[in-house]
Amino acid sequence: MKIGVIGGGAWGTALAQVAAHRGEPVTLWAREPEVVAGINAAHENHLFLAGVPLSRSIRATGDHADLADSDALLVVAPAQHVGAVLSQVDVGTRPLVLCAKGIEAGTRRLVGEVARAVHPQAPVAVLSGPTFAHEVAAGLPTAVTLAVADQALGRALSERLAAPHFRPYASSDVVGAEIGGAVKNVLAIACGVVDGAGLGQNARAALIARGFAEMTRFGLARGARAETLSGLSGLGDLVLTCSSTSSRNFSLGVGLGQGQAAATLLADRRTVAEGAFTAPVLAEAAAEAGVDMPVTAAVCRLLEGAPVAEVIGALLARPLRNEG
Ligand SMILES: NC(=O)c1ccc[n+]([C@@H]2O[C@H](COP(=O)([O-])OP(=O)(O)OC[C@H]3O[C@@H](n4cnc5c(N)ncnc54)[C@H](O)[C@@H]3O)[C@@H](O)[C@H]2O)c1
Ligand SMILES: O=P(O)(O)OC[C@H](O)CO
Repeated sequence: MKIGVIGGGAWGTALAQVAAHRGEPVTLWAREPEVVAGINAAHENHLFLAGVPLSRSIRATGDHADLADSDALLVVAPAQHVGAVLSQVDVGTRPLVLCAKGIEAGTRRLVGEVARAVHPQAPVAVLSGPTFAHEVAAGLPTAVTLAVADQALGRALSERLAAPHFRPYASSDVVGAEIGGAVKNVLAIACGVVDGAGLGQNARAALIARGFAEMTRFGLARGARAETLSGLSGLGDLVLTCSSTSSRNFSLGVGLGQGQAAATLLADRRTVAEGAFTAPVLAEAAAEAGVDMPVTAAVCRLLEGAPVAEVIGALLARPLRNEG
């Protein structure tokens, strides 16, 4: 199975490296000409994954037509751009493995819904889990959820993408895998705020647990399975991104917690902090589904510029309630 990768950011590049680990040819489409040139000439993505020597069997291109001989396509553009990027690729009936984490602003669609609308003939899989790109690219052990309705396709994709350090776990819960990845980015911003505002380890642990309750409520309302939400793509990724400044979302939260404005923190950044885009649309989707998501609502207020002390105070002052 020849793999094509759509998106030459840190994660697309790390996944191309995984797919090429036995020297198999991999085609990587990147938007930035300098990324294409750097990978082909120096076998390095200087812009998004600097310092990682890439396999010589990865060929980068800026031409979508070069993806024509790939049997499966990994989609690794940021969630807000997946629709536009996919509409430029002739996909046909080839499987799309969605690796972006987010919900589309305006339409409130999960990335899988976006992909199915653009390419209704293509089977849709989701690859998600606790995966810092630089660790995967460095060959450190990593496990992910690979969710797809068709079990035979799931097996084929898992076998093709598995590597000694990269272990996919099969699932048929595509929606569950998507929701975990999208929601954890918003909760990671909240955990970063706790860190930036110096609120302590107890508060961070409480936020992870109550955030997970929030993710579970929303996921179940949207048809996700509880076992997926408590697995790698849900709780696993939540724990990772709520614990480390390696997370762009957590780091954004740290800045907000220190009192910096979201606009300043997001201005001119080349890398993507998906939670900033997902938070408002997740709050809308939660309201639509009648699901209470107080942490998500608090993140939205902080992104809009509300003072940290006021937002934290309001979160803690809500009426007491049962845990379950
Ligand atoms: N980096 C990680 O560790 C990691 C791990 C798992 C999942 N993801 C997810 O993968 C997705 C891609 O993130 P990344 O980390 O590879 O990106 P990145 O932050 O490294 O790079 C930004 C990417 O956005 C693209 N981009 C910017 N503007 C665009 C536009 N207008 N249209 C299309 N593309 C545009 C750039 O070409 C580049 O590929 C995100 O949804 C992210 O949540 C990232
Ligand atoms: O850097 P972040 O916050 O986008 O997180 C990267 C991955 O999603 C971690 O699994």
